[in-house]
Amino acid sequence: MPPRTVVIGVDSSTQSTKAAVTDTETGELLAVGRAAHVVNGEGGARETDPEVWWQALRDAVAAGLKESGLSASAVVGIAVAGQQHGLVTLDRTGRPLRPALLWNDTRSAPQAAALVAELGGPEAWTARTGTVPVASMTATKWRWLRENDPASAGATAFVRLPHDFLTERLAGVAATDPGDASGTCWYSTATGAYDPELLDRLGLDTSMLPEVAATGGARIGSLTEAAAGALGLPAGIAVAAGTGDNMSAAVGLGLGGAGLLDHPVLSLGTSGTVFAASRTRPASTALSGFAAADGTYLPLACTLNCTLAVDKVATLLGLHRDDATPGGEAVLLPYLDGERTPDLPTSSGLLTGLRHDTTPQQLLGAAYEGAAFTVLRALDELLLACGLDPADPEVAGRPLRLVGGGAQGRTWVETVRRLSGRPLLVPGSGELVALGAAALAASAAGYGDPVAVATRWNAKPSDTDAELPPVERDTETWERVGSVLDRAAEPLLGA
Ligand SMILES: Nc1ncnc2c1ncn2[C@@H]1O[C@H](COP(=O)(O)OP(=O)(O)O)[C@@H](O)[C@H]1O
Ligand SMILES: O=C(CO)[C@@H](O)[C@H](O)COP(=O)(O)O
Repeated sequence: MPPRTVVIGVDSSTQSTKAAVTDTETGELLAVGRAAHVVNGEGGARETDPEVWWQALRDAVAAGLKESGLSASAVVGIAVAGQQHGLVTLDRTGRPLRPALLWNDTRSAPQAAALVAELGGPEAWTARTGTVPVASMTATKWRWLRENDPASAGATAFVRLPHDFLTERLAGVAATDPGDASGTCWYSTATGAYDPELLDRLGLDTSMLPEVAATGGARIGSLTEAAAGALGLPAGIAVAAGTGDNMSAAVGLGLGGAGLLDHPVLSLGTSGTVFAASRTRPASTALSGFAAADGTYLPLACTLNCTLAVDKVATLLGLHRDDATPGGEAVLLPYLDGERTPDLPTSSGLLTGLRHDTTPQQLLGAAYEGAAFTVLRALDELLLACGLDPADPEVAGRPLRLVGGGAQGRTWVETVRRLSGRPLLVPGSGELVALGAAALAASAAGYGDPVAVATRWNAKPSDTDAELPPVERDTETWERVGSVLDRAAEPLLGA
């Protein structure tokens, strides 16, 4: 039998890095190494030193390889999928000039509003880039930096996204992919290239930006001697362009390209995201019209407050995260970080409907309901914007794929099931982003199209995949939470 070969798929997300050591033939996750990140910032600020990500990548790869028991010589490729949108600014030598501004840093909300107005409104941005700038988008962060930290902006030789920064450390090549590039708001999903007029408006130049590879699975180079030494891997193995974390989860699920389309996905992590792979370019101001890793489309909506916000409420109440019961009359909108969907960047959390008999367990349940409602309503808006009626029984009956750390949690699964009334598919592998990155790495190492690779890997259902039939939708809670959000948005939440 030929010796086993593996690829390493890296998920560098907000809270941690995971490195999945994956069998190239079967897709089996042989081991997952992990290392935590530090996120700093008060008020609307959220920053991480990019060197923390690099160190975490090294630690996670070392831990994964050790746990797998394999020799480093078995590794034939590596790819990074990263949290989207973050602004990394580098000097001429490739050293970060300051901590990166993260996707959930809301300080650039005024710059987002100004950019929308300058181009003549949201529709102009949708037509041009696919996406209307909100505080998460990289373009707004770059403008914020120029206005608020001109010394760093002035010293910036190169601008990168989190995954580009790490890929460059691996291969010594400045490269990105259509998926992550589409979250900058200076890349056009209509032309598949950077938009020169927008770059001009922002005071950027293509020489400051990475080349956009055709797909996230393209081999953009080889692991350099320096990176090989730092990671304990063989020099010369394939390095893929990589992509954004949501795009990578889509690849890991086998969505897009020649694979399944229009299957909605809900990711429960620091962010709550909903997305569906599509061959048609979405043109709606109600969603982010991102590209997929292969340049097709990944319409997506994202909330800022999901698992981290609910865990915070559990901590405040002194409860375990699964001690929750349904919220009863209590409504809790856990917008602790401000919110992006709906666009309420200066909002904070809101609690209403308290009674003498309200229990701590109900308050925690209300936090789950508030977070789940927000992302599920975004799913309905996303479906509508894609021309699908969420109330149509055929559309409502399509299983919702549940991924991200929260999908491993009983209360998350029950809350989403009850509020959506949809059948759920919870893949046994909790690490879809890392698995997608592994498929990109395998593609770069010569194993073919990444979606086809992931589809082949997923062909054998795992014992741990869960298919949950629909339960009756809890419309009473749905309407109660929706009515509080609609009435409170303007006076209380800063809309
Ligand atoms: N068993 C579990 N039950 C509920 N939540 C979980 C469980 N395991 C992890 N999580 C949640 O998953 C989150 C991390 O998910 P992940 O998708 O890795 O996040 P990110 O990509 O944002 O770093 C944590 O905030 C944690 O609350
Ligand atoms: O901003 C978005 C999507 O547009 C987020 O989904 C980030 O990509 C961060 O993801 P997680 O750390 O929550 O996985």
